[in-house]
Amino acid sequence: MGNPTVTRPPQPWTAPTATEAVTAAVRLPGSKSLTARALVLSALATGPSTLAGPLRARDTELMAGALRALGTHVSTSDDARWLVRAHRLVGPAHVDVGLAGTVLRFVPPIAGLAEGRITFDGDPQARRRPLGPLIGALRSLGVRVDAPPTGSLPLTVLGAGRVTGGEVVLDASASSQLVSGLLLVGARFDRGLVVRHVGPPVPSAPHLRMTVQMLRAAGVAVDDTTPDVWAVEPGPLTGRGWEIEPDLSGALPFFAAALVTGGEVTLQGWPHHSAQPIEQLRALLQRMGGEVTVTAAGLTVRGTGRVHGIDADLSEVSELTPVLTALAMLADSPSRFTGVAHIRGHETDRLAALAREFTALGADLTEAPDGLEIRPRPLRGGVFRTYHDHRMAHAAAVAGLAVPGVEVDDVGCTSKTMPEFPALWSELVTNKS
Ligand SMILES: O=C(O)C1=C[C@@H](OP(=O)(O)O)[C@@H](O)[C@H](O)C1
Ligand SMILES: C=C(OP(=O)(O)O)C(=O)O
Repeated sequence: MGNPTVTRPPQPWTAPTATEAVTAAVRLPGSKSLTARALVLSALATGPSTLAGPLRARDTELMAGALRALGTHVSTSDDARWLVRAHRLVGPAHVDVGLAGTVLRFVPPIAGLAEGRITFDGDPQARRRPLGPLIGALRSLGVRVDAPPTGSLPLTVLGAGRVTGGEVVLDASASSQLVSGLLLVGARFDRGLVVRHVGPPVPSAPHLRMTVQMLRAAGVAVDDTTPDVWAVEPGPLTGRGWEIEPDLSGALPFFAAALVTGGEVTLQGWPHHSAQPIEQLRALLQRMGGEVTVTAAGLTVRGTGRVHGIDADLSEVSELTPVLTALAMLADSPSRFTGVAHIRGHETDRLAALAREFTALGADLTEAPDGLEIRPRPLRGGVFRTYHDHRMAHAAAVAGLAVPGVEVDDVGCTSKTMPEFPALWSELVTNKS
């Protein structure tokens, strides 16, 4: 079993404070979720595929590396266009998942289709991310998986080169990725796949819709008409050209800057129809005092400088919680966020981490089992620990717009999904973009 990834040295960073309204048109990297899915679907397809505008970041490089390790030809030398040529899936191989939930949940089902022994491990924190229901599902499909009794990394899949398929029942309340990972490969199983979720609600519904939409775009028949049941017909996947949209979750801190400073931020290259949860984001930002418009120039968020507190169930958009918490901290009334118990199993226990680090900056917030309650009051500067979580760094950056002296212990963790974050953020705040 390989050792967990060696950690890089921490990169301390003082979040810049805004002295005037932030007004900018930004071009941001591609979506992590779209890039990960496009890579996986391309590796499972019959013909070659291309990804236009892919995200180059740690999570997607790890996904490309994982698929390469299994025999897929993935060329990432051109930033604008990646090429994928599927190949027979083979082991032995080792997959480093880093801290990427997508690699952790999407690649083990693919390993079941490979011939040979495939080992998986990642960062120390990845060993704490929920995986047990996926291991159970794969075993019930006849895939041989060796894993600790905790149902987590490190993992070995002894791939037989084919999976019969059929129906699996699992509790995916800990992560929608447990379902997405199975659905993405299901068409390559001899009899296809039916996934049935039993348990508390599956979070992040828009990510499940994204999975279904992209499967259909690859020529796969998926029936998702029954709640909590997804049926994938067996059949070939078509190689194709994937257009990767800018990452909406990664854009949130930039939009938040418009709200906090009373400015205007346009995300360039926003598509007319998106697979990402734009309507949920629009509603949240509007309720918090912003105005969201989509024009030919892109997706624009305008703020007044006043942020309003809200009561919101964030289960559909849970990865937005850290930055929304920072916004709520700077609001003119209290906020309550619910429906996100599962983010305790994200890169870190986000509810505990947000409560601890914002309290250290003088905030008044309470951690609930499934969310946070935030009562705004003036904050002070201080050290803000990220726990290797990119979205903790984004949250600190947003708070730092209004609070001088927010010292992020390691902004390098933003390389998970946006290595250029510190540079783009400094440009934004100094109005040089
Ligand atoms: O499938 C995906 O690309 C994702 C699904 C969501 O996971 P959870 O359902 O675990 O929240 C989301 O939070 C994550 O950032 C990306
Ligand atoms: C939860 C997240 O990531 P992952 O894909 O690693 O689950 C996230 O990006 O907020």
